[in-house]
Amino acid sequence: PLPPKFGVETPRLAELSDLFDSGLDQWGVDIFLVDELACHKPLCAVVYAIFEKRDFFNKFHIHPSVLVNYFSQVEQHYKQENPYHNAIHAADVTQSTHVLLNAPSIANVFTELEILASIFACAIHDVNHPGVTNQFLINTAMYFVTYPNLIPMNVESELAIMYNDMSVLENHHCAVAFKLLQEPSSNLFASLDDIQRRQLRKMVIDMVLATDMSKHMSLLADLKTMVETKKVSGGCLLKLDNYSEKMQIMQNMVHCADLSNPAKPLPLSTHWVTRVMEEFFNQGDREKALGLPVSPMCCRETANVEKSQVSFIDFIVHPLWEAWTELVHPDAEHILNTLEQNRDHYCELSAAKEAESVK
Ligand SMILES: COc1ccc(-c2ccn(C[C@@H](O)CN3CCOCC3)n2)cc1OC1CCCC1
Ligand SMILES: [Zn+2]
Repeated sequence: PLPPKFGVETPRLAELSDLFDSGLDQWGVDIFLVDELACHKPLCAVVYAIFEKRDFFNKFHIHPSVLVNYFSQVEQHYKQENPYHNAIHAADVTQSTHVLLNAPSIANVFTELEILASIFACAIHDVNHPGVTNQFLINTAMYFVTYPNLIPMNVESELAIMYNDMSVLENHHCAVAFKLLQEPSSNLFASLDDIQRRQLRKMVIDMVLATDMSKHMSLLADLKTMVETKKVSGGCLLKLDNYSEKMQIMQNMVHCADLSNPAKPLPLSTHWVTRVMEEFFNQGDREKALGLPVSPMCCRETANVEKSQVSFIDFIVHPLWEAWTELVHPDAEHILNTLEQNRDHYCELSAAKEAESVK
């Protein structure tokens, strides 16, 4: 028996279907509307729709009910109490990568298995995120050593102990996702052969671990080198023969999607800013309560939201999207333009706020 369409029981199925028909392949689809129409199961709905659009059910002999069983589990393991790192963010990054993969200049670069691995990696890339940063987990891990009499205030600080402070969150997301795959009713990759399953697992781990922001600078450096060599080799990308070069592209693609909020239509971008700041401020509140130094941009009283966004865009997001836009030239021009327009908007807001405060 087939599960409900898109794997979600919703009275607004027709509207969801129409939104996917017009928006699934579009940069800037309203993912918050998807969340509403899909009765707050946006990840299940988006993954189901992408699998259908890319004919993955047939290509990889996956029964829709197995997909729904697995991604319902994954969705439940995203903490919906997180203002930012929740299933909507996972659905957003997954749909964004689906669009990036459609760029004409990288058509035929990736195999179907590489595309499956990329979509899967995005869907699970932040699963069970605790709503705090790696730094917070590392700082609190030693807390119990310092104050052993404190009851374990949260299971999260066990994570840094578990992963020895190395890409703590990203290791956790991968482990949880693959653990959930062991459930017999969720055996998504049962019909792949052993080689394919091993290749997919390695690719997913490589992509998810690359979403650790501390890897950003080295990832971007690799991307720039690739763009330089691509220029030299007459603009074709097809010389991606070895795994490492192909994986660099896939890692940067997922990283771009993960940092795509400022490059989306302004109403979506500002909605994400509100959510991420709320999550950072919650962390700042906890750091204050614990007597820990408050992380950058996490202090509710002193943070300058607009200014932080301008810096985030200027130092992290724009350099990354500039390199990606060059790699897939001219397919991502409109995305870079939106990013630059949004940056100017935050800049004007920041200046207006500045002018207000000195009156
Ligand atoms: C829409 O804007 C953002 C969307 C997503 C993120 C984002 C997601 C994951 N991260 C990584 C942090 O969890 C870890 N960082 C290490 C540096 O210190 C701050 C914490 N960041 C940040 C965003 O803006 C920031 C908040 C104000 C300006 C920058
Ligand atoms: Zn993310």
